[in-house]
Amino acid sequence: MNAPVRLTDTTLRDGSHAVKHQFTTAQVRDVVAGLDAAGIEIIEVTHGDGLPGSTFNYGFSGTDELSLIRTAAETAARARIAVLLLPGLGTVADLRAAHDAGASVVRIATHCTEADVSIQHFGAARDLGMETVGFLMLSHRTTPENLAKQGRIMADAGCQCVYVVDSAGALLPDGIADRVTALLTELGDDAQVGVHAHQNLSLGIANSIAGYHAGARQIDGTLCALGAGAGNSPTEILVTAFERLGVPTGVDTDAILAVAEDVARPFIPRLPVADRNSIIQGKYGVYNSFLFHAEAAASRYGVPAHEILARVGEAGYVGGQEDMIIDVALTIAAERSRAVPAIIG
Ligand SMILES: CC[C@H](O)CC(=O)C(=O)O
Ligand SMILES: [Mn+2]
Repeated sequence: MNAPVRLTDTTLRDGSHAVKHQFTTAQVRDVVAGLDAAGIEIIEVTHGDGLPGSTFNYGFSGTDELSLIRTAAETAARARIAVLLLPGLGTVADLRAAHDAGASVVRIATHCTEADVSIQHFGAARDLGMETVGFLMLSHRTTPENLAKQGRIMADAGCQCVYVVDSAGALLPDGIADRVTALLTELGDDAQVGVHAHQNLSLGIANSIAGYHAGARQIDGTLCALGAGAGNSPTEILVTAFERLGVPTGVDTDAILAVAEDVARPFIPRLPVADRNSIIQGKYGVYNSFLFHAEAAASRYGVPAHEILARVGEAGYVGGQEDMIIDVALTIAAERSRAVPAIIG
């Protein structure tokens, strides 16, 4: 008998990026009801950038996220509701408000080398009796050994599962497996290890399976891949692939296929796709939630989004540095305007 894997569906959080944070209460109710009935245990519901992401910088939510969290918690009969929190944007007060609204799992996300900023949030979450997950974002940016040291900081602070988060869809299966192995070697029985994969190089499922074989026991997905950049590992394919592997997920395959096809797909305005922009994100390791910011800057300043994204990747900007996308776009526009006379002359 293979070890079971627990799937967390983050359609209503990572997918928020792909709908520009415009989820409605009715959509949340329908998606949660479907996921819950299919057997998904953990459903994440938050603004795409975490609590309280609804801001000028990250994009305003169509519906207040605490209302969405409350709706999700009231709808789910068995599933538990998770929220995402990035320390610095979200505070302990935001965590308490989400807990009051019905969230019982928190996923605390930091850049892969900055786990120490999460310490007080893990402590507060455990004091509230919440289950805790640590998200080491842009995990490709550091070595497996360093990632493991960051995981140790999170586990010592009260984190119960440390995730390899491939925020740019930049990792190949060996890169995922090496990071999962390093984390498990460091953490032993102190915490589980999870994988959150993106589709920029069309490797979300392969990377998730590689992570499972290396020992990851929590894996993320979204319905129809709805998520930032090229989207996430599709939950319905994770369920089907793990069924083929003989790995128990506790999720009914026919039911999850129906939720993806009949509930999620009709309201998705633009299905995530591995197009030039998002493949460039995978190639240069660019944070996936930068995609729409780069596309907006591209049309505003008349420069190609893929060039902006490549420069952003070379510069190594991380989440929270969205303003630098504008800076890069302006730099490219200035270079181009200086280049024109030289070409004509
Ligand atoms: C802004 C948080 C980010 O979207 C978290 C995540 O899903 C990732 O880094 O992939
Ligand atoms: Mn993501």
